[in-house]
Amino acid sequence: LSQEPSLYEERHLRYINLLGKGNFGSVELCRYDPLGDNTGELVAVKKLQPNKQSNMAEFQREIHTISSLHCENIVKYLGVCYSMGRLNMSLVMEYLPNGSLVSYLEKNRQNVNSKRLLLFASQICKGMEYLQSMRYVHRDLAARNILVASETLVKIADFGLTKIIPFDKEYYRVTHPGESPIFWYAPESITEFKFSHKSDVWSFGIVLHELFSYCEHKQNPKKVSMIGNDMQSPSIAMHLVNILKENWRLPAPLHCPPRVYAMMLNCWAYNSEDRPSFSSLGEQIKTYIQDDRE
Ligand SMILES: C[C@H](Nc1nc(-c2c[nH]c3ncc(Cl)cc23)ncc1F)C(=O)NCC(F)(F)F
Repeated sequence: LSQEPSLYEERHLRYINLLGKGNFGSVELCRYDPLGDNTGELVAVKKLQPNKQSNMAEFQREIHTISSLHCENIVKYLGVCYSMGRLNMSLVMEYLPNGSLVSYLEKNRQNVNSKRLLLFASQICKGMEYLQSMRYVHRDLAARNILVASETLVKIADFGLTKIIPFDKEYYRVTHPGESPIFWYAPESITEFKFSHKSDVWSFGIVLHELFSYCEHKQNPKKVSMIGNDMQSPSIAMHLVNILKENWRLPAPLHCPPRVYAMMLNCWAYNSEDRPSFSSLGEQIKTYIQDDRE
């Protein structure tokens, strides 16, 4: 197979439709069609919102991040496309037609059993283990940011908030409140804006809950109640941290195997150092897949 060009010419990128809005850019489905005969490949193109120069530096960091990642459980970087001279640039990635885990689980709920949910969970673990080995914290791990490549393969996507942990520290501290809904945030990320591999593990626990509730909002009392009022308001954030301190946690999803719920609770240990690592979670899930009776 020919090596993909890492430089895409704008004139050959044919817009098809908008796929969705990310942290500070939107992702469009395009066909890269240099021959002009519709035989070109479909690609997902992330564009920076125009005139948000401040984000240009962030966007270039995102491009640098994703272009350095080579893992089957991470969405593939294909290249960049410059427009308006070099003023604007877009990130070109592989296009996965099945879309995000949220839409896939809602649509295919009937024929996805717990064995397959565990397979997806183990692949997300693999991707996160790889990310950790590169000293990256994702900071926005959620089912909405997982893509479905096939019925037996999922990939982590959207590295807009990903940061590198400094070599002399165990965490990354941001200077402002987080951008993504606090529902996925570990307590220390809400109260101290601290992000680490262990806060990614907390978010992984939430993703496990999303998987085993097939991303149904009805099953996530906290998520539903937060949709109404302003999700990022400090009072909501402090309320959430307080009930977490009093050991409230999300209830087990319907029909969720008890040992999977136990794993979620381990990821939601209030103190970050009490949470498991992605490698131990991966091992645990692997044994569950082997002896899964379903
Ligand atoms: C902002 C963009 N939103 C969306 N993307 C896609 C999508 C389908 N197929 C895709 N193939 C490659 C990419 Cl990069 C995205 C899509 N579908 C619906 C969306 F709302 C996004 O990146 N979301 C994160 C994640 F990719 F994990 F879904």
